[in-house]
Amino acid sequence: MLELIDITKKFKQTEAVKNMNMYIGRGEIVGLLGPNGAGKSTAISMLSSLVEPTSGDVKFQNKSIIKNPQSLRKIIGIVPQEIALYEDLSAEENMKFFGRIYGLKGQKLQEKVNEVLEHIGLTERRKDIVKKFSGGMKRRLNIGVAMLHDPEILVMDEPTVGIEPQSRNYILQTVKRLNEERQMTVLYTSHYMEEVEYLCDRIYIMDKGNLIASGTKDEIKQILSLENTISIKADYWNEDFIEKLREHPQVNRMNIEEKEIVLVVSKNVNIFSEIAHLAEVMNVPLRSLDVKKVTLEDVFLHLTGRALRD
Ligand SMILES: Nc1ncnc2c1ncn2[C@@H]1O[C@H](COP(=O)(O)OP(=O)(O)OP(=O)(O)O)[C@@H](O)[C@H]1O
Repeated sequence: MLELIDITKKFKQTEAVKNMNMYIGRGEIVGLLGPNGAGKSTAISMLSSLVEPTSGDVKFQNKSIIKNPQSLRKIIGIVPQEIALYEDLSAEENMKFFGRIYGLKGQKLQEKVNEVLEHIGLTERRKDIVKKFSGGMKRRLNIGVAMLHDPEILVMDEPTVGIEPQSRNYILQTVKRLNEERQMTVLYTSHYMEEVEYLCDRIYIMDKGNLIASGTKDEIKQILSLENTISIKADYWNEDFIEKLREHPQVNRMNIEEKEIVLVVSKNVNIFSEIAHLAEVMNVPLRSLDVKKVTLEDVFLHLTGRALRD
């Protein structure tokens, strides 16, 4: 339906996206995962015809849309990372303002506004001015605005950054519902792997402008089929303990946080007892030692040697 073909985008010195290919099929929820600065916003801006690529092509229904984006613009809804609302207008007034820009008016506009307010759970607060809304409510309204013209494709750029868990869940549920009930196609970018794991059928993972993995969740996790991920938890570490783990020949990668160390080790190697022993002689007060279920976060660590939220 919509695809990026060998796309590159350069901003002066920075190559924000490098030779990227991506495909979004009708009715799919596709995830684009990557840390800050990976190039996600730039990639989706090119896919949405907001930014022109330096090289490569963007096709919608097999036709290039770089020079003729009108066919796509009619059916795409874009939820930007930055909230774009009028703070001194009410939720309903904002909706009506943006609805008119999409060419809606009269009874049709009112019906659409009512329907979308219901979808985003703001019917009760429709008359309140946006200034008084929580961050999560503003985000929901921002999504609502992008839905007024009944888009077939919704492109969402990190829609849950910096909001309270309740609104975050609400947004995730809304995306699922729109996809199931209306077969809406969704492109969802995030640096929260658990969101992408929960929502998406297929996932693309970016880092430093490059696509580093793509496929279904299971396909991506297969990348780790030759390795195990071990989680070590303790209240604090000491340098010697960390150094010993780092030097261990079976430890392929490690990520160290304040209270958890995650190790990627070769499969079929049992280094549990060694770790427990090391902790004991080096006075590290272990809380737990587990083999973790593989997550997309582990895949990212495997591919880049860094945690997703560095
Ligand atoms: N208009 C621009 N001019 C110059 N550099 C840019 C511009 N837009 C993006 N970049 C650079 O391109 C790289 C990728 O940025 P981009 O915003 O696409 O990443 P991202 O994965 O969406 O990250 P974030 O989650 O922080 O938005 C960054 O190094 C960024 O500084």
